[in-house]
This record gives sequence, C-alpha cells and structure tokens, in this order.
Amino acid sequence: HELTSEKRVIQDDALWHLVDDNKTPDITQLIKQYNQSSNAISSLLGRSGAALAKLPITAMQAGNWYVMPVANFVDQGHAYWQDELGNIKQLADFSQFQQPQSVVLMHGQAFKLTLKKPSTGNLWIYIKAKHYPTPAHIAVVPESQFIASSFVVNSLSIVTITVMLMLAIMALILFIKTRYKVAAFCFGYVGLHGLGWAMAAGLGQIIYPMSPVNTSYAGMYLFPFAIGCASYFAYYLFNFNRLKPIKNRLLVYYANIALLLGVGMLFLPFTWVFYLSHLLASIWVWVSLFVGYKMLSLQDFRAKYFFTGNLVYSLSLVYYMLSHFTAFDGPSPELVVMLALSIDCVCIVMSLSEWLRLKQQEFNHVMHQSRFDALTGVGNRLLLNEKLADLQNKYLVVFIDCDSIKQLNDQLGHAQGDQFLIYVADLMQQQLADLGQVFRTGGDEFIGLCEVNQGNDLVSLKWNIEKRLQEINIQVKQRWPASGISYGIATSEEGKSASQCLSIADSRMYEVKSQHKAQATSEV
Ligand SMILES: Nc1nc2c(ncn2[C@@H]2O[C@H](COP(=O)(O)OP(=O)(O)OP(=O)(O)O)[C@@H](O)[C@H]2O)c(=O)[nH]1
Repeated sequence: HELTSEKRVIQDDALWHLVDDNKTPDITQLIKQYNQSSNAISSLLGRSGAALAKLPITAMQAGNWYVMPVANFVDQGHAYWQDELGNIKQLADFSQFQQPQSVVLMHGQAFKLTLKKPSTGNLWIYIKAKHYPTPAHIAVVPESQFIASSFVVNSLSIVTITVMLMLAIMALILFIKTRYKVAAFCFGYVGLHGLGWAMAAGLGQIIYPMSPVNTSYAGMYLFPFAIGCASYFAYYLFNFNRLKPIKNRLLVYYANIALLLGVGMLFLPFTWVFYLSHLLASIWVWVSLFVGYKMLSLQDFRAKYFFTGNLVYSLSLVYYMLSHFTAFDGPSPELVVMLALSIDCVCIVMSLSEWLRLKQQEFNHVMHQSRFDALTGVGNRLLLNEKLADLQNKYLVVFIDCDSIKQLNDQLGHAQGDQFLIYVADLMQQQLADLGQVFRTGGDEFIGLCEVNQGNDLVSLKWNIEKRLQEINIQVKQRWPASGISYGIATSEEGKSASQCLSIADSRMYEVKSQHKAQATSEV
C-alpha cells in the first residue's frame, strides 16, 4: 500500500487473521508467526475475538499519517512497525482502556504513523472486540486531512449529543413540573438515545478513560430501554391510555417486551445484544411510522412532528444498513444516524409541547365551563365566591331579580325567556363594565359586584350604579313591557361580611319587587 497525500481505505476482505485470544498475546511472537502466513479470512464482519492484519507499506517520501482501524468496538488495539530489516517496534496502543492517542469520536480510534524518510515496511495491527458489526477496514489518512475530518466529526458528534441531552433535560423539567407520564417517557426516549449514542461514539472513554468496562458497548445495552420509553411515549402522546380497545395496548406490549429484553440482555453475549437491539430498532421504525401515519390520517395535530421525526430517523437507518452491507459506500453512517436522531429528538419534544398545549387548552376550557354561565356568558356563583374572597377594598353588591319571567315564558315561550335573560345579562355587563362584574347566581337572579378604586368612593359608586340600573330597567321594558328588573344595593360598610351584604341587598331587592308587583296589580 503506497502512502500518498490521499486518504487510503484498506478493505477488510482477506486482511485479517483470526488469532487465539484466550491469553494476553505476545504480539511480537504473533507477528513472527504470521509473517509468512497467507490464510487471511474473508471478513471480520459479524465475528468476534482477536485478529491480526499485516499491511505492507511504501512511502516515497517522509510524512505523518493517521491510521484508523474502523471496527466500531475495540477492546484491545496494538500497532507495530516492522522495518525492511525485520526489526519490530511498537507504534501505538489504542486499546479501549488506554488514554486515547487522539480524540476522534464515532469509533474513530486512530494513531499516528510518522515516517522520517522514504520507507518500506510492514504495519501490523492487532485488534480484539466482542463483536465486529462493520467490515473492519483500515483507513490511512494524511495528517492535514485527519485534523480537518476529525474536527468535523467531533464537532457534529458533540453538537448532536448535546442537543439530545439538553432536550432530555427539558423533558425532565417538564415532568418534574407537571408530573405527566408522557414527559417522563419523553425524557427516557430522548435521554437514553442521547446517552447511548454518546457512549457508542466513544465519549465515555474520553470522559472516563479509567473505566473498568468498555463504555462504547453501553449504547447497545441502553437501546432497548430507549425503545421501551419511545413506545410508552407514543402511547401517552396520542392518549391511547384513554381508549379502551385492546389494539391500543400494542404499544404497551411492545414497550414491555423491549424493557424486558433490555434486562435480559445484561446476561447475554454482546453479539446477541447487538442483533437484538437492532431487531428492536427495526421493528420500532415500522411501529412508529405506522402509528404516526395512522394518527396523521386522523388529523391528529401532534402526529406531524412524531411522523416527521421518525421518518428522518428511519431514512438514516436505511442509509446505515446499506453502508453496513457494503452495497453502498456512504461516509460516516453512524454520524448520519446520530444527526437524524437528534432531528427526531427535536420533533419528539415538539410533539410533547403540542401535547402540553392541548392539556392547557382542556384545562382552560374546564376552568371556563366551571366558572361561566353557559346561557348568558357571565360568571357563575363559583366565580362570584372566588371574587368575593379576593376583595381588597370597599365594595358594593347589587342583587338583581328579573320580574315576571315565568309569565313571559308561559306567554311567549321558553326561547323568548332565554333571549330575555341574555339581553338583561348583556345590558348589565355593558353598563357595569367599567365599575365591576356581573354574575348569574340563579335562574333569573344576577349579582353585581363593584369594588371602590382610585377614581370613585362608595357614595359616588352607589349613585352611579343606581343610575345605570334604572337605565337597564327602561331598556328592558322597551322590549318586554310586562317585565323589568328589581334590584337592591348594599355596601361593605353596611355588613360585617360579604354574605351579610348580600342578604341586605337581597331583602332590599324584595322590597322593590313588592312595590313593582303592587304597581302591576293596581295598573290591572
Ligand atoms: N327561559 C328561561 N327561564 C328560566 C331560566 N331559569 C329560570 N327560569 C324561569 O325563571 C322563573 C323563576 O322563578 P320566579 O322568580 O318565581 O319567576 P318570576 O316570574 O320572575 O317571578 P318574580 O321573580 O316574583 O317576578 C321560573 O319560572 C323559571 O322557569 C332559564 O334559563 N330560561
């Protein structure tokens, strides 16, 4: 392999010799043993264990290159240089438990190859892993290219992981504040994916190089729990928990299977873990797209985010699988999936915010329904009680009862009686708008509540209100001459409490009503 100023990728076909990995290897011995051997296996893909590769290298000029054994998971990695004379010296130890030689995320463990003069020799690479999920190829990159590409890969990895973890923290805060399960599962969905990818990308090794276990495997173990949370999240997002039919529990069954498998996987060999996690993910892709599509067709407003996010993620998985089966040689498949996943996480948190918006709307609706009268739109007794409890200044209350509505109902019909009540309520709201508020407390009973403010005192307020009530009475009588309103006013200075004021106003209203009745009888 001639090293030039171009990147060189040495495919894993017929590159690796599987070697005995039971004991700590003496690699110099291994190198001597395999120096003449030509029985390399076709590929490391899907295997596990230790393997040795011999790369005959020629460099026409001196230079610095970075060698990247791309194998996704590496427990042990050693590189040796054998010069033309057959002398062997160790070049690098890029094992998982070593301080990384260079910070490259996304399984990009790399070491530097410095050739001080034009050289020919053999580069020997020994790797050991629990599973090789990709064709374990070796890339040799000139230093300048390596620096540029590791800057891009590291930056994108850090940004996407940060986005996912920040979104997870947002969801956690929402859960702490609201106690809604959907927010808790959103936290699990986004957070476990973010954490899993951070580990898979090698961040665990960089942050905690002394870890007794290889943290890059951790992502695969976290994955089933992330899928379990995702499935529960969809279940609560679309409020399937409120619907009865059994099929709506499918998401719960899937979530529980994923969570159980997650626990079971802790006791399985890593190859199993790898395949089971990918199986769960493949099924989840279809489940999520199906649920998203179904909800979209039902015009559920949350579905557009859920569906879009999962579609982007699914497409990235197709890209990932195509590049893994080497049918299509796309660059950085893991990075593409991680970028897509961070977009998915943004969409997921947006669908959560839509869910919370709906909850807020429902809450506002219930609040309104419980405090406002459906017929007239004015406040009801519950709202009146709340306002009475909140009073700070002097105030007055007006007790209003409509006259002869029974008769109006009997003669003109109930609908006309309703119109009458609506008309009276509207008039009172208009007339008292700048002074206070009106409440419907019974069939044809209303209460007005006016608080003294900087612009008026109790006397002027009472005078003002009386004038306006008379005006209301005149206007009502213009449309329904046999009806009208009777009212009584009481101020906070007349009673010790609001209820005492109300009963004073009530009895004053009855006096007025009696007069109205007497007047009506004499007119007859
Ligand atoms: N159309 C209509 N009538 C109602 C409504 N709520 C209560 N009423 C009627 O209002 C009347 C209230 O009773 P009263 O206060 O004794 O009736 P009234 O004819 O106004 O008698 P006075 O108050 O003594 O003048 C009842 O006949 C109820 O049917 C309503 O929402 N719509």
